[in-house]
Amino acid sequence: MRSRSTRGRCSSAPPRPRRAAAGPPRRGAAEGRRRLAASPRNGPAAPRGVRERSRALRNLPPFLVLVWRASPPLAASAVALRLVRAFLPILLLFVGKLIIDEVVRLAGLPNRPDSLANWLESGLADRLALLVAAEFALAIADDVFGRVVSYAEGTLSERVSIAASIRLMRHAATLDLATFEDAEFQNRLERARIQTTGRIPIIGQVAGQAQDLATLASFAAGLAAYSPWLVALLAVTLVPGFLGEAHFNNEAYALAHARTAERREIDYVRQTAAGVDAAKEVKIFALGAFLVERYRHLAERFFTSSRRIAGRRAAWGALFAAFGTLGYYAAYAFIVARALAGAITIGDLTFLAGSFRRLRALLDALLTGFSATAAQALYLEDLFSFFRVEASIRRPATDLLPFPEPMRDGFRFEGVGFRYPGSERWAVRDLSFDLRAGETIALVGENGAGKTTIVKLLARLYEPTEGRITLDGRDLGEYDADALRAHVGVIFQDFVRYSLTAAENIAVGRIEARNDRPRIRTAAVESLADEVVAKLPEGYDQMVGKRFVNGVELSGGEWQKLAIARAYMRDAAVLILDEPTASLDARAEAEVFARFRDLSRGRTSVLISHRFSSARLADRILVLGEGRVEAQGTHAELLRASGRYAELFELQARGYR
Ligand SMILES: Nc1ncnc2c1ncn2[C@@H]1O[C@H](COP(=O)(O)OP(=O)(O)OP(=O)(O)O)[C@@H](O)[C@H]1O
Repeated sequence: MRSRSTRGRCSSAPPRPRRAAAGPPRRGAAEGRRRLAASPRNGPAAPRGVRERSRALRNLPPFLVLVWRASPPLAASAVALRLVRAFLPILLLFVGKLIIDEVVRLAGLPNRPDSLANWLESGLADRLALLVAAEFALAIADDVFGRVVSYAEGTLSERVSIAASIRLMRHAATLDLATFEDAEFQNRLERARIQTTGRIPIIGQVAGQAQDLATLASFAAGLAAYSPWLVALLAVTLVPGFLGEAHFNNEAYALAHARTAERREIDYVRQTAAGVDAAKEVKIFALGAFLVERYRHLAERFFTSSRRIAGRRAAWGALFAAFGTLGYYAAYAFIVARALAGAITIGDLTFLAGSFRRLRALLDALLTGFSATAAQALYLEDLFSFFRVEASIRRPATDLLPFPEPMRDGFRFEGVGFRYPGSERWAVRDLSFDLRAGETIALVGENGAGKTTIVKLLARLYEPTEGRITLDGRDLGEYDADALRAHVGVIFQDFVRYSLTAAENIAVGRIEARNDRPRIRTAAVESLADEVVAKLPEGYDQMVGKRFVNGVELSGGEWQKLAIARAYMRDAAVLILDEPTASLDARAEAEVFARFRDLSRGRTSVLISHRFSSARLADRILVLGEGRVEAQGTHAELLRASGRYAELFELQARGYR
């Protein structure tokens, strides 16, 4: 099951590792897994080697498309300005050479004017003044263009980040619950989420490299005109540095990749220790010191590895840089010797030395920049490989059935068995029962019996591992899953408490009707949420939850009433409440059920409850035990049968006596 689903979902993912990627000691990762039972696995190892790295470069074109689409005018202006800037350095240097040659010429004139005023008056310095003005104008232009470019690219980066985040959220919405619950997927999602903002520098980097390349070509042409082999010498002395950079970039990525699970664990511990969600328990159980210690331990291990790479990188980098500098001074000595021999002018010397220095810096920047871009492209793989993850639930492209309106026969479970992804245990097995159209059934059973799992299968959040579920005689898989879910209103026991307004919390049941206040009010009245809203200072517009300023926290039962209203927001053909009244007081519970009965009349509904007083209101009760239907019938029939139902009912009834 696992390998099948993983293959299906992540078909174009990097290949699974035969051995661990460079960086993390495996024992450490294994320890991490043992410590937190639910700790996610690391997922596929980082791509290694030249082939994988060049494969990661394939993400550059789609990324550039993403950049272009984020804002064509901004992207076009950035490119144009970069190109113009590319040729400014050589122009500046050349004008500088002309200035020096002119100064040398003027200095050698007989009968030179003795003051600046006389120089200007004589007109002898006109050409020099013009050259200085030209250099000044070029310097100003360079500065202005530089700022405009960084403004354009900064704005573009923000747009790209927004576009990537939107694409990420949209894509995540197309994936299945089973995919989300997979720890490997969660690692992948985490990496992708980081990349929506983390890869922004690559825009400036690629653009900067294109600019540097153009500048380099201009300098190389100038230098090659004097001595082509000097250019070759420069390139050769820089190669070791380039290879070193490439190697360390790759290692750093491999580490970051392999440590995704641990990074998530670190974030989890930090969030638990310093987040509002667990604050209550952290205080009561005095978990602060324990969590800080765990954080310190995890963080230390994480950062020791990155420090090690940084240290080696610095040492080798210094060595390679010294080699490059050696090449530079050898060439410099050659040019000076030529000037001394009178083969070139002083202006030529400054031009060549300047060109040479710039060329060296450019070559260095380009080579290491290329390696950095390749490294960034490795991270892009995180983003784009997420976009390639596909939903695991089969969706035949065509001929999807619409939801039957009205339902004729209802749902039928035929020998259904289900194992959660990654689990060897059957959550439910050999399930065969009918949920007839218009009928209300109750699912009862002890914890872990499989009640919620049945509901998830019914809503097609998962597909049965074996057997099949039909709706009006057709396999559930033949229906359009979105249409199916649109007609099924489920409120899960672990419903989400959204940090939104009270009205929006109800409207999530039918988000397109979020501005339909009368509808929201009606749903609130039906679920008793209207009483909750009446007590809020800003009524329906009150922000609920404590996450944001002005938010008002609700009690468990009050949240539950808001959640139940979601079910009434949709005109669902099938209504499912999974332990909807666990937090409600006795009066509210009785009332909620009375209303549920009224509102579900004529609709197909499923009620999950541990309270028998509620379950007995159903037309039929299914008693589940260890993932199987143990018995079914009406309340009276099941009591007469003296099975588990009668036993549990008696236990509960005794508690009230
Ligand atoms: N997401 C999941 N991944 C793996 N196993 C799961 C998952 N959810 C539930 N299970 C397992 O499936 C079995 C059935 O769980 P289910 O939630 O359906 O029980 P339930 O009858 O609704 O229990 P309760 O009364 O406690 O709500 C349990 O053994 C549980 O451990």
